[in-house]
Amino acid sequence: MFFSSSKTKPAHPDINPVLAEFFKLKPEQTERWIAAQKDGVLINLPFACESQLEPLREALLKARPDIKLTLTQKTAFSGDARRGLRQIRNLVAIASGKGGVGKSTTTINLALALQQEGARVGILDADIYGPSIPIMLGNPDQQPGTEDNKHMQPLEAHGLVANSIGYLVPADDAAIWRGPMASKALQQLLNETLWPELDYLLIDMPPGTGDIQLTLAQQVPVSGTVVVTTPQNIALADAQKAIAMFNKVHVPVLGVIENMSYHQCSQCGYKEHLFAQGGGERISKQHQVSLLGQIPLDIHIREYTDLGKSLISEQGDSPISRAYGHAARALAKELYVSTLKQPQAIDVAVRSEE
Ligand SMILES: Nc1ncnc2c1ncn2[C@@H]1O[C@H](COP(=O)(O)OP(=O)(O)OP(=O)(O)O)[C@@H](O)[C@H]1O
Repeated sequence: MFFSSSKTKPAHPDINPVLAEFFKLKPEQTERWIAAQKDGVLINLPFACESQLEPLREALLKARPDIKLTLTQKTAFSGDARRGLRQIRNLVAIASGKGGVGKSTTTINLALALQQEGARVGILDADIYGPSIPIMLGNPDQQPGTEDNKHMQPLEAHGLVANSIGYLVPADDAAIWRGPMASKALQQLLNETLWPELDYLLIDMPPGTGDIQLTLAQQVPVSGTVVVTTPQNIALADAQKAIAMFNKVHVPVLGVIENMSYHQCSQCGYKEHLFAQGGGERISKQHQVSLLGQIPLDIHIREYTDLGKSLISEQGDSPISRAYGHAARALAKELYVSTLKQPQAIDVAVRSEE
């Protein structure tokens, strides 16, 4: 019947509510992930969360022990499908209002954590005036190769690909560039790097909310941004400015990461809130965005990044790696939810085998 007064029957009534509840999403946000197969059900998870496949399988089998389940994870494409760079499924800016709050450290560790969740990840170091990604990846003396003198091969480290102005020009040269030159350099890094197929490209933005940041936010077709802050009032005030700037240029703010949230004594376990407490939560509530994660101030984080090593692959089970893993999954989920609002861009539906 064409016009019917009865409500549409929910799809997969015994599977979808479990799936939605597991990811704390609405059933209408998850039902497209499910497809009937000849002898069971196929579910594709459209964002990086590979560590959740087994716990999810257990939850689903509790509800339907009789069913044959196939679970896969393939990251959805977000953003404006008309933009270039189609090989990059999601472009995410990592920003901060204030310098020195740990934006680059957070970028690297989020990238590594997303990779642990099954994603192919790249980093574009857009912090033209203080590029620290090369040191943090342990390859500051390398340079991207080129075959045609126009395009660059990104460098590889710890399974990530990256490009940075730090690989290309001496730090003192870039430090005196004016705004337009800095913006142009970023455009070139983005468009002239031969990025492979990536699920996520994280862009480490320069700190602040001046003209350069505004221009970058407008010129680079990012699908969303994450604002890094410490819980300290002066950092929070600047983080608010960053959120306001992204709102102004209609770049979705996916959430806030509170870095240096607390320090836990390695001897007695006492937790101290060196930079105050609860600030990240406060601005998240105020701006109605998620608090994606709270990362402690910890000597290992500093040591590993100073040495260009990957804490997350070497100490995958540590509380710090778990905190980054939690933040990375929260970011991937928020990005997915945010891009559901742009129906032209997203392609997540799995096909039934019929
Ligand atoms: N959670 C943390 N625990 C311990 N040290 C940290 C943590 N986060 C960052 N750091 C250290 O703080 C310093 C600044 O970090 P980082 O360079 O990531 O900041 P930033 O916000 O990117 O700075 P910039 O203003 O240059 O962009 C670095 O020495 C880094 O190792």
